[in-house]
Amino acid sequence: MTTALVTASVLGFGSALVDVLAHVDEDFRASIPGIKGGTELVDSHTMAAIVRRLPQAPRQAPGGSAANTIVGYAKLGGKAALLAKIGLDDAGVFYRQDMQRAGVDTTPFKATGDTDTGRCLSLITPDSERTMRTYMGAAATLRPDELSLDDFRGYSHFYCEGYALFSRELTFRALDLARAAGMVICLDLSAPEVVLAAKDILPVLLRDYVHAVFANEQEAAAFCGSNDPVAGLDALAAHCPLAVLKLGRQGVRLRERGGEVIAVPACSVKAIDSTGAGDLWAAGFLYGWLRGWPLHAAAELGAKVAAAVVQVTGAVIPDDVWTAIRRDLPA
Ligand SMILES: OC[C@H]1O[C@H](O)[C@H](O)[C@@H]1O
Repeated sequence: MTTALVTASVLGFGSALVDVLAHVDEDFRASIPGIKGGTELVDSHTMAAIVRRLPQAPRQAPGGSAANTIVGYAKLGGKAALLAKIGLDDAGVFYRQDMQRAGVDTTPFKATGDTDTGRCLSLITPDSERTMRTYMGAAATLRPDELSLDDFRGYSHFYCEGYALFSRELTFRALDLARAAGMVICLDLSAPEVVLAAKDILPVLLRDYVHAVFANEQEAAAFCGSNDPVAGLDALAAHCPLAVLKLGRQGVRLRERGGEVIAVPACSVKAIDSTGAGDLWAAGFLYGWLRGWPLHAAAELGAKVAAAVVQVTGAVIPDDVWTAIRRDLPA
């Protein structure tokens, strides 16, 4: 796969969010309106009001779903860039610098002085589940006319987070540019709320643009209307060449068009926070898949990277752990 070696590079597209992470008990989580494990958009005042009530000061870390994947891909040694919008504030500076330190090309970044950088409050309960409340900030101000073909050139793959679908015009502009640049398009469905909100366009979008789709059990159920994971995987695989169903502790199921279902288990570790688990799984998977590894081998690397991130608070894997993961990669 010489060409795969040459072209294995990823441009991520999603919201630039600084994660605000706090471990809370079930009673605190239950006092926040909305379902456990869900992702809901809030304004900055609502977020600040929740943060004021936290039992201890929260930790901050760079986040954003596609961004987490892109950082992981770069940390593994891959060529990666991020197309995202930050504010011209301290959080935006922190975010850009952190991406650059991780080896991510931030040239495609957009910025605004009108709004602050977005934040995501992740409330982590003792079962390691995270419940997220997101203030989009500058990320919500990205306009279709800010994107140009130059942002997309030089990368072989486009990795889009599903949250982008809340802004349809922007997402289609990005997908059209990615296609015009000859990129292979991957889409992570991000949240069941995204799937329900985009249900009318998702089948066509998957069929016409997407090569690989990533979903968890709830997202697949929202897509196909059944809680049977096999039905969910089949429904997704009917629309694009590769479908990946992420089942958390039950591992993943993958299906290529016309192929059998491949099951790859998760690594058994003590999880303390699932924030970013799916994103980092995708990072490991993309690293192997783009280098022509068999699907099961790429998924095993995904499982290893996901296992590393669930053992820490937030989506940032410590450098010594990355070093150990990289040491085991085939030359
Ligand atoms: O998938 C986890 C990510 O989703 C949200 O976008 C948070 O920023 C978090 O880092």
